[in-house]
Amino acid sequence: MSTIERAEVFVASPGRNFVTLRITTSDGVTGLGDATLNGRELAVASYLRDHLVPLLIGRDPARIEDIWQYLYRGAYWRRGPVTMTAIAAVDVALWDIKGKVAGLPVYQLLGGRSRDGVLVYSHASGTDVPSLLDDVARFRDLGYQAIRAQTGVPGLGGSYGVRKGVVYEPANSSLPDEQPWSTEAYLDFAPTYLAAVREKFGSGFHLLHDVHHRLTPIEAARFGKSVEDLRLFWMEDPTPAENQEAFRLIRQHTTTPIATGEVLNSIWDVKDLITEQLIDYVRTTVVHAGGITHLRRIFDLAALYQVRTGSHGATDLSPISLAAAVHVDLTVPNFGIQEYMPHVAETMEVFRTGVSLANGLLDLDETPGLGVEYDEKAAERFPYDPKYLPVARRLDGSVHDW
Ligand SMILES: O=C(O)C(=O)C[C@H](O)[C@H](O)CO
Repeated sequence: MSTIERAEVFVASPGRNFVTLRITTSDGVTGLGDATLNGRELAVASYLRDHLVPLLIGRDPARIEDIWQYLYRGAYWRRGPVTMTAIAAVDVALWDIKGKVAGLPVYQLLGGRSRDGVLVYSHASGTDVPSLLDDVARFRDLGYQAIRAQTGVPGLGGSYGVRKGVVYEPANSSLPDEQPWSTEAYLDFAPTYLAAVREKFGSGFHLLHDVHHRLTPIEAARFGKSVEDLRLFWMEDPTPAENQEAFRLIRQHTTTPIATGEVLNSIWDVKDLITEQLIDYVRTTVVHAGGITHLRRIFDLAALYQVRTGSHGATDLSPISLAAAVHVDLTVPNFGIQEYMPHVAETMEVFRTGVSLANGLLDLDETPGLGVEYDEKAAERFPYDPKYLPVARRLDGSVHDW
């Protein structure tokens, strides 16, 4: 029987920080998993190195479900982003190994294709409305069929979700950047710039918007109502995701579809949102919600309630996670959309993948496993660079949700 012989954790910063797990079997087969938790990378690296790796050595890598249950239930302390990201890295690496051993891409092991390609949305942003419109035009020209639009709010000196230069990376400083926030200014302004996008580009593409957990339930209800005519694909994270009751109130007031879940980590965290039909899209990801094994369980539950998938896919998910997401997205019956931002050149010097983009759809080649390679030597040129996500403060100085 083949066994797990080695499990190594790499922390590197090729363009941004990534934590990568590589499992090697006694037959010399390797599998890769992403363990990146933006701004808290070393907590997951330690969880893996100090607590999970010793449990893996000598186990049968083919027993993915059993290893998942062993790591989850065996910890006693369940759920949470650190635990679920660490378990996800192990799970994804084991699926990679299973695919390589079978000589098949992972999506074939998951039941094969349900679709020809994976619809993605990209991020258009600007410091003001004209620059946002230019960015939307750029993505339309590139063939994207779905675009998320964000712009700086006047008087606030920028806002979440807005790129600085060509790269979107909110974890940008060695201590958290403190950014001002005014709900009143946002609620006055956001519907007008979304309307400007529809006015200029029409309704022949999907328009998305991220509220980034900034509103109270009644404010979110008002926002959703005020943009109903614009037929958004979704408003994302209108309120902090952990207060599930909030979504019931929003729902009572607006037909604007709701997406949430990028910060949630388990089926238990999204159960009520799904079974009570409080959301339309669930944004849990392969990396922060326990890997392919657990994400599929969440998506199957969602399918029963006509909730579709819309996984998080910002660049703090490494190319391993992006590839794993595409394997899942190609197969699940209730796929909705996949978030996608291209990684920078330095990142792609370290990770090589068979993921391709054409006409706003992602696809994979036929490489067995996940189809991702990690260049350890190249990674050594990019040492870990501690960075924090920002913190938001209301204009009176008090802390707000970022
Ligand atoms: O992609 C999104 O919708 C985000 O909100 C991006 C997050 O801010 C980012 O992934 C945090 O690490």
